Amino acid sequence: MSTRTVIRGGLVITASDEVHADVLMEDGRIAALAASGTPAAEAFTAERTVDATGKYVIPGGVDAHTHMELPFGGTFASDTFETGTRAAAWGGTTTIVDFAVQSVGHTLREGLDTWHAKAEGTCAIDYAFHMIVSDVNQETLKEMDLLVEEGVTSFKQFMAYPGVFYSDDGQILRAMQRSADNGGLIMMHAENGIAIDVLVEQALARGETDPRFHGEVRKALLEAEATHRAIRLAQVAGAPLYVVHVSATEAVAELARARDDGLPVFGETCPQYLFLSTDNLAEPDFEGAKYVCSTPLRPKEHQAALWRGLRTNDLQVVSTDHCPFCFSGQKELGRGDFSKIPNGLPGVENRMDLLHQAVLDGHIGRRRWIEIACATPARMFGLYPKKGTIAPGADADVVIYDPAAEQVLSADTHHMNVDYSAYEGKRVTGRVETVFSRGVPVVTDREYTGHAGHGVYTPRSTCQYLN
Ligand SMILES: NC(=O)NCCC(=O)O
Ligand SMILES: [Zn+2]
Ligand SMILES: [Zn+2]
Repeated sequence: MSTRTVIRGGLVITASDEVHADVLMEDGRIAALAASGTPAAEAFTAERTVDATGKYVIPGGVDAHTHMELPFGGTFASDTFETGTRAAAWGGTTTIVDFAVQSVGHTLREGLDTWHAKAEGTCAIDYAFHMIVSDVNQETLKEMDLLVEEGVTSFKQFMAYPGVFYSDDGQILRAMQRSADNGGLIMMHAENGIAIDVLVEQALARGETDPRFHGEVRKALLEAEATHRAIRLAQVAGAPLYVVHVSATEAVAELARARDDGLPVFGETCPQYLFLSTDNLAEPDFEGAKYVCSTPLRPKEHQAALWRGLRTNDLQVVSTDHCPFCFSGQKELGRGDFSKIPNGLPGVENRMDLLHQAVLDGHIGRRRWIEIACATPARMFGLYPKKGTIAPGADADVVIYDPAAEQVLSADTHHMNVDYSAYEGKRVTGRVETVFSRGVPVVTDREYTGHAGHGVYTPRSTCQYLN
């Protein structure tokens, strides 16, 4: 039996349009849109009608960078797929692309199977996987082709973290050459990890152990240098490149220059780089550990370049890099040695709201909000138009958003499984009211109505942003 819901009277915002329209959803898909009040809209019939007068009706967010249960620094990111995807739903995100990890000495397949086992049957919203390639060898390169065929079409490599995820330039070049052939997209963690490790050792030898030194040793110049090198390696390989978690003015400049030259290079930044800074890393009593992530938070002056990059399309995507570690018992592993603080920040629940606040603050327009948070991540990672837009045939992943509601972000009220908020006390205007995932209400009038296992694995096509 078919189930139909109509959302009436809201302002439908996509990356390309803003229109007062009624949205008909049927059997998990968008069936039709029609301008509100017109005979076409009046003709929509449904078992359930939702009034969205005065509200925005937007596509569910696509967060293309999360790390549920990531093993890091001797512990695991504190959100499971169950808790993390529930929090994502609360925040208006209806699809995540998480990173499966290949451990050194193991195959990509083993890593991917492990991540499927963690996620299957537990997710509140739909999910897909990128693959972290930590061990480039002949076997891995062949496996990359197979993964692209089965819908894992992007591969993260690290120029940072020697001895853990790190790849050298030769390994990076080989993986890029392979992706140039098989259509995969290389995602780069661009920081010169070898040089950073020298600076870490020297800082610790000087007794500089506080969290703020994490920001000082991971220099903007070493992000820019690695970004430049990754761009040139991709150019040599004839491959496109997506640089993750861009935080430094100098790195944006490298991307802008390459794009001006016509190279297919893309950049992502994250809310933490847009809203937080080294001032947070410098908070006393080890509180700065809450803000340790890599690339690191930068001095406030870098934020202008990131906002500008988002406006000029030198940066295309805002993802969260959601990788939470509790302050108590996890971040504390690095008391007395900042290099032992597990890297990562919580944020999967906050992204849509923070970016709406950016609209109100005049950094971006409303359609650009939807473009960088929904449509482009879906296109970049082969999920469009199933995800990332509201159009006939698309999955009915729809958020009813109240642009006037006020809220204060806090660990007391968030749903992420972590004992602090990186945005504690921050006032934002705008709040998710109701969330549909494939037509099923998973949040209804600020009540959680979803369940673990509703979310399904979603294989992806290759990057759709190139053409
Ligand atoms: N970003 C971060 O600090 N942690 C997660 C791992 C990564 O994305 O590099
Ligand atoms: Zn990274
Ligand atoms: Zn990450």
